[in-house]
Amino acid sequence: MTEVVRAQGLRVDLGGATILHGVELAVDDGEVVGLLGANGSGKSTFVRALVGAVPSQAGSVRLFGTPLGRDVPWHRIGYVPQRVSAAAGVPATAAEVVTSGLLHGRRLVPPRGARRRSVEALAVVGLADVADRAVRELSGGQQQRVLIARALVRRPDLLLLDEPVAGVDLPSQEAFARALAGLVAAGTTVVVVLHELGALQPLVRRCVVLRHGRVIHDGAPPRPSPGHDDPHHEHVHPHDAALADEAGGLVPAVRWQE
Ligand SMILES: Nc1ncnc2c1ncn2[C@@H]1O[C@H](COP(=O)(O)OP(=O)(O)OP(=O)(O)O)[C@@H](O)[C@H]1O
Repeated sequence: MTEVVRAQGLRVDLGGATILHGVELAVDDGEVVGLLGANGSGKSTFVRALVGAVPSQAGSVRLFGTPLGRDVPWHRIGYVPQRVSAAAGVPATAAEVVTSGLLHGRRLVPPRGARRRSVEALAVVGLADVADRAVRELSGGQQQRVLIARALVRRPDLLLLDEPVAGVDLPSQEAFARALAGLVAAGTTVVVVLHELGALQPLVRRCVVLRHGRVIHDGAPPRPSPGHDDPHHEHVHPHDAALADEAGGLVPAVRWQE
């Protein structure tokens, strides 16, 4: 087994506070790991630290065996940040934003067939028909799907996804789950921050749970409470810290089997 992600003793301080306290994670080639935890437990900070988007104060990260830095094969990695606008004031079309996913430090010009690949990636997330629309005209959920397509178009060997389907409607979540299943079957390694397993449940075999910046569980996925895996179940939970604590740091109503 090749280790694709390796975080050792990772400590991250932000705004004068320690957010991650020596987090450890090793992910082997082809694994699908769900990263769970209550709001503010440090999931996004961890994923951002994995791609070097926030600096660490101690510990180390290796991706594909290479310490974070220029030598990491970034073209093999797709990263979907937590819900951000895909537009960011740029007057680009959806297809152009997706095509930017084919560029990286050593490739500043789109490869041959980039347009076709971009439209195919948009089709995977159900957006082929808006390929030539300006992203700023798209809804927030559609913009999120454009960012997913931008990560998929690389045909990455490692996908790091931060709540990729938050705010995305159920049919699109299911389409995304199918696309992800295809990538996983082809050997892609996935680390995905999730609020709940939802449509990705069949794919996620291992879950890492963070609580106050520490790993408190690494193993079998939490078992959803009855009715929770029903696709028509309304996923509405109180985001009360006390309740989250009661649920062992998970969002309320989701627990794992001890
Ligand atoms: N740039 C920053 N400066 C200061 N504090 C920050 C910064 N970014 C995050 N934090 C703090 O770090 C903690 C963890 O935030 P993070 O976004 O990693 O949590 P999360 O588990 O992803 O939460 P959520 O589920 O709400 O997205 C929070 O207390 C947050 O306020």
